[in-house]
Amino acid sequence: MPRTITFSRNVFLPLTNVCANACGYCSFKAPVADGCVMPASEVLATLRRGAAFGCTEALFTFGERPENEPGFRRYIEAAGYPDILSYCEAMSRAAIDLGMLPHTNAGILTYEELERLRHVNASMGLMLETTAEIPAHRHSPGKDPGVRLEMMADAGKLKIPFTTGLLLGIGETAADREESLAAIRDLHKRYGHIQEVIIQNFCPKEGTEMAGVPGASQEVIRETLRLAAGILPKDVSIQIPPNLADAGGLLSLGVTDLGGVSPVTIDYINPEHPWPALDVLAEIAAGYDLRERLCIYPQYCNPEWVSPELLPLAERLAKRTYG
Ligand SMILES: O=c1nc2n(C[C@H](O)[C@H](O)[C@H](O)CO)c3cc(O)ccc3cc-2c(=O)[nH]1
Ligand SMILES: C[C@H]1O[C@@H](n2cnc3c(N)ncnc32)[C@H](O)[C@@H]1O
Ligand code: MET
Ligand code: SF4
Repeated sequence: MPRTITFSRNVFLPLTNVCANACGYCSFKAPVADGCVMPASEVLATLRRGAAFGCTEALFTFGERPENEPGFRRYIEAAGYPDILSYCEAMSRAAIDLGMLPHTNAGILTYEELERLRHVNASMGLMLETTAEIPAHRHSPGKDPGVRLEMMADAGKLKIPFTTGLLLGIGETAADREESLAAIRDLHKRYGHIQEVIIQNFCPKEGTEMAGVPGASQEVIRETLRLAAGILPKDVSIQIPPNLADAGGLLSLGVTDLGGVSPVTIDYINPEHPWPALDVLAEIAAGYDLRERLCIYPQYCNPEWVSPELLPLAERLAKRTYG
């Protein structure tokens, strides 16, 4: 029997590019300016297209704490919401109404903010990136490893099915990668909420501080996947983005998932790397049993982990997807 490899069919909704951090590797962040909030009409149109293409996940990923950037309030208020979290809540409800499960990565949120979003999100995410203190994060208070681990613990206390991961090649050492994976394992041992760990390679972006730094080598990716397979508990999925690395050559190293893939939207964080079409994905996973999954893994599709507002949809989709 070939081993199963999963992926999620999603639409990517970058509600805003405005961000209070300034990571040395990021080209997603943009200044406060006209158009810095994705209009609701565009969100709704994208959601509708996603629904038509059979997408089950609405991935809301955006800049962290945009309200801390001078002038942002005016734009979010003009869109009809007091803050980005209220906007995300409303758009999550719209996704649910169209039959898609919301998954949000908004950067750092407080316990109370996580609790608010939990009502309308099937799962949430935050990349740990690394437990190391690195120059690329010196203008990003939200990338302090202590702050990130604390938010992930809060998500555990709130029983939110959670996605995290490592960003490779941003100035961390091999020992840092091992420490980062061990920290994720410890969180999961305590709370049981880590459903998947993304092993993502940094891709240099023109115009950023790290433009001249080469991306993580295939050898570093392979070494980290071996470490992950050894350190992470077996019930935690190991994800590799199929548009960033030579995923096909890495699957044999314990990879179990190819992450979110969209037939509708681009990867707004790595726009120069298009998603493979679904038939190309099948080629990447040749020799494996490629299957679609939801943003919430089957072991979490129950009232302990899913809010009452989402449970009927989650159960209906789970029945169809997981059998
Ligand atoms: O929960 C997350 N999902 C991230 N995803 C989404 C992920 O692939 C899936 O949506 C999740 O596995 C949930 O199904 C990304 C997708 C990209 O194209 C690029 C970057 C990311 C980064 C994250 C992330 O930081 N957190
Ligand atoms: C949403 C996630 O996207 C990742 N991210 C941000 N910038 C880059 C880049 N240049 N290359 C690859 N991944 C990146 C970070 O890990 C962040 O947490
Ligand atoms: N800003 C958030 C973070 O880095 C999520 C998106 S990154 C483009 O954690
Ligand atoms: S990676 Fe996320 S936190 Fe860092 S600057 Fe980009 S949008 Fe902001």
